[in-house]
Amino acid sequence: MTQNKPKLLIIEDDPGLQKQLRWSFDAYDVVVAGDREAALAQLRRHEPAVVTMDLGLPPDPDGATEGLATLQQILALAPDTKVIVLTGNQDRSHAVKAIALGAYDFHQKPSEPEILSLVIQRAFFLHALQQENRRMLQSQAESPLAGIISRDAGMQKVCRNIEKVAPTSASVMVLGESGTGKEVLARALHQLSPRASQRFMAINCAAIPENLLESELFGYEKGAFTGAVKQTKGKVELAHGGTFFLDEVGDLPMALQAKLLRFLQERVIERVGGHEEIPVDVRIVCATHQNLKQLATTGRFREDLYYRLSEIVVTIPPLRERLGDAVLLAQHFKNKFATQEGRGNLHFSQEALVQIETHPWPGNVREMENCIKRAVIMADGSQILAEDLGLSGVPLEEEPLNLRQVREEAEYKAIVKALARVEGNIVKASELLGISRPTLYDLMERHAIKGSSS
Ligand SMILES: Nc1ncnc2c1ncn2[C@@H]1O[C@H](COP(=O)(O)OP(=O)(O)OP(=O)(O)O)[C@@H](O)[C@H]1O
Repeated sequence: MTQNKPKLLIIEDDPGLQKQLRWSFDAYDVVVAGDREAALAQLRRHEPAVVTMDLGLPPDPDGATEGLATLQQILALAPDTKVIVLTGNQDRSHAVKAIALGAYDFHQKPSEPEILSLVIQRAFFLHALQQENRRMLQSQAESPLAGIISRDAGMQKVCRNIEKVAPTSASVMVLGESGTGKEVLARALHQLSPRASQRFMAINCAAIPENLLESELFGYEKGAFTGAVKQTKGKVELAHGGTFFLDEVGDLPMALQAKLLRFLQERVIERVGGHEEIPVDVRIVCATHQNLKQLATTGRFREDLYYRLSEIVVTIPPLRERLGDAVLLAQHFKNKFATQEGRGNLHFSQEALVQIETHPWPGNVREMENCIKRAVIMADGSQILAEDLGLSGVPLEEEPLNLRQVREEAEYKAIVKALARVEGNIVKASELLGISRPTLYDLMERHAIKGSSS
């Protein structure tokens, strides 16, 4: 039975070694090739996730020209393939060249099967992780929570809660720092609700002057005030049948809080300057970055309104607390803006990725979106460098941490930095960190650090 085993391609021209390697790695569905042509044929046919390759291939068994050319063709055909290069003791420079060309790792001959086996195992693991990432990015585009890119467990939970409350008529309060995606989430909620075919209307209470807010919300009759030349519906009325989103609801002036409360209790509005009560059916979703409960206790926000608005409360975590989201979102925005700007082949340098991972993103996803847009425009050639991000000099936010957290964070950062410094070369990174390769692989797995640049 080989169908369910992962495919491993071994490129080795020595039939004896071929046999030995095949025998050592019977946990995999091994296919073999002795030269470039056969290797490329096997690659096309079997699409292996991992390849081990002797660099000394015919017609250049003592050099690396043929091996390096084969490596380039493999990566051109299947860029995600993890190629582990096998080299002789004296051929370190060839190995370095291979890594620079995109090989995943190298292993010195004569090979030590236990170590090589571990390297292969990790390569399969990383490949699977990358594929999963890609699948997730693709499925996001089709998902009803379409605008929301995240792999963080906290955010996934938020999305599940939104899916649960969407079909109901409960009022939803979305909490979160500025730029975390509160409006995106409100729109997703609307899309998932039975009201999806009707309008989603939004108003930002902090952005509209107090004297205009009432007529924006509830509309006005002709002649209600100077300039009211014709009867105009407000956003609440326009949202009839749909969803009304009140952003920065904490900034709603007291007088309007009373009017909003009345609307929520009686479900009728009165336009400014009008006397008619107009029934309106809307679902209310609101958002704030403020602590409304606290504002309520100090009398700056009506407590009764607070309870009306917050039948369900959903809290979006800030970007710095989401595991793995910074890089995922950066890749998403990079792809989006690179396509828009006609710069198809852009990728981040390792140092840029480190900065993205470690920056505290006080402006959350909005800051990230702007930063990547700028970087796509500023980047020369096919790489986005750390300096293109314009983030340097921003201090990491100080947070109270316990000792374990401090250690974990320091460990994570040290590994990411070491990998960046040696361009993802596992051997050099482990030397730099003073740990063995297996330990480094274990730590990378634990911290979900990917082993190659993207
Ligand atoms: N998870 C996400 N995936 C993709 N894009 C996102 C995500 N979250 C936010 N965005 C994008 O980030 C930007 C800011 O999001 P949004 O306006 O929803 O934030 P907000 O919390 O409502 O901000 P504010 O409090 O300042 O109004 C938008 O352009 C949005 O499309």
